[in-house]
Parts: sequence; structure tokens; C-alpha cells
Amino acid sequence: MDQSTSVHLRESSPDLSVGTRIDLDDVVKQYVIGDTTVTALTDVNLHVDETAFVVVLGPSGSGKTTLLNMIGLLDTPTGGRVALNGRDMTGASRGAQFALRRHTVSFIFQTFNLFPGLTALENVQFGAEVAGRGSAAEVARAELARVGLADRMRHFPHQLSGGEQQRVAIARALATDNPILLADEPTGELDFGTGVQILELLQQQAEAGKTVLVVTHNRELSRVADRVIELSSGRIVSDGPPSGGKCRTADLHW
Ligand SMILES: Nc1ncnc2c1ncn2[C@@H]1O[C@H](COP(=O)(O)OP(=O)(O)OP(=O)(O)O)[C@@H](O)[C@H]1O
Repeated sequence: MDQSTSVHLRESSPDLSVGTRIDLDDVVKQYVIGDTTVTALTDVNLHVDETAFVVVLGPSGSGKTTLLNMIGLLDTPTGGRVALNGRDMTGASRGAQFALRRHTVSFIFQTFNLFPGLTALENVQFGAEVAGRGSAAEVARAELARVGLADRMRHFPHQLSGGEQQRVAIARALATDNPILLADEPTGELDFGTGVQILELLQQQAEAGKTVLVVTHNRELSRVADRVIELSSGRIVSDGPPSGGKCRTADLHW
């Protein structure tokens, strides 16, 4: 085997036997546009090694999405270190980042980001295929049933409500079987009742053994978390259980 083949195989075969772990050490992220520098994250130290429902809370512009993008290896820090599953990915090649991300992290977005020309089933099947899972159609059917959409498999996104579309997006994330779910304002487009259902669904995934990180500006949502990481102007200003203790989704108001 020549050296390039060996490097390729190594990069596309991350060690999946290690447990899920997120480590950010002294992470800084700056964006430079013309002669303006925006510091989105400053000296962020974050360690998650538990399967838990974690809420990242902060006002608009505090760096929540930037933090999620760092954890999900969608963006690289200006300074500091990002490691997933104990592997330092800070200086890793795009190929190595893609390979690890593919088997570790799945994303859920505020605007669902479904493929409009694919049915619910095909959207979810795509998730299973990207992750290289066998029997992708079977996996997709099972995950859609898990999120309560067994009777909507042939529907296209425009034929589904916002809450149903978000369920499809969650099913697509689950179809990858990745251990970390990163959700950016997943209830932002939904009414209160639907948002609570989506939150419950995400909470169930944490109870089933996933690490679920949900970004929100809505403090009320953070009351159901196991752990709340609060950001202000790019810095973590608190990290711990919700003040007042964890409550049930049924006790939320917004
Ligand atoms: N690609 C980029 N180029 C330049 N500046 C950026 C970029 N992405 C984010 N920023 C800046 O970094 C800061 C943090 O942005 P970020 O989107 O992480 O905040 P946020 O807390 O997620 O905000 P929101 O809740 O409004 O989505 C903001 O000042 C934003 O303008």
C-alpha cells in the first residue's frame, strides 16, 4: 500500500471504539472582514463527556452557533484546541474532519433543511446512507416511526407541518446513528405546543444514550436541561444544572 492510500484509509476510518467526548480548550474564534475583526468566541473551555441534554443559552450574537459549528467541526478555531472522542481535530485535514464528523455528529437546524424534492422517507434514508449504514431504507422507516411519522413517509416537506418537518429532520439525524446531536434553535420556527413536543423528542434521545446539545436564546427552554452552558459576548459565563433545578417539559411556559 502506498503512503497516500494508507493516509486515506486512516482518515476515513476513525476509531469508533472510543466513547463520545467533546473537549474545547481555550478556543477563540475571530472573523476578519476588511479591517473589522469580530471576536465570536473568547477563551472557551468546555468539556462534555456525559450523555446528557445540554442547552447552550445566550442572547443573539453571543456566539452560540459559532460554538456549535466548532463542536461539529464545521468551522475551525482561530486559537485553542477542539477534540472529539479524544482526537485533537484542530489542525486536522478537511478529509479527516469529514470522516470523524460523519460518524460522530448530526445536525438539526431551525429551518429543518430538508431536501424539498425528496419525500420524508428519502430525506431520512439520505442520513443513513451518508453515515454508510446498511439497509438504509429500513433504518429510515424505523426512525420515522420512532418520531411518530409512520403515516407520512411518502409526503414531501411542503406537505408537512413545521413540527412534522422538524421530526423528519430529527429522524434523519437519528438515522446516522451518530452519538452527538447538535440542534440550533430547533423550536425557533414552531409554536409553543409543537416546540415542547420537539424538545421532548430531543430529551428522549438524551435519555436513550445520545449527547444532545441544543442552542437557544430562550431561557425558559433551559429549565428542562441536565446542564446549561450560558454564553455572553462569546464567553462562557456559567455552566451547570439549571438554576431552580431541572423541570419537566409540561411545566414550561413561553
Ligand atoms: N461568518 C461570519 N463572518 C463574520 N462574522 C460572523 C460570522 N459568523 C458569525 N459572526 C459574528 O460572530 C458573532 C457571534 O455570532 P453567532 O451566530 O455565533 O451568534 P448567535 O449567538 O448564534 O446569534 P443568533 O442567536 O442571533 O443566531 C456575531 O457578532 C456575528 O456577527
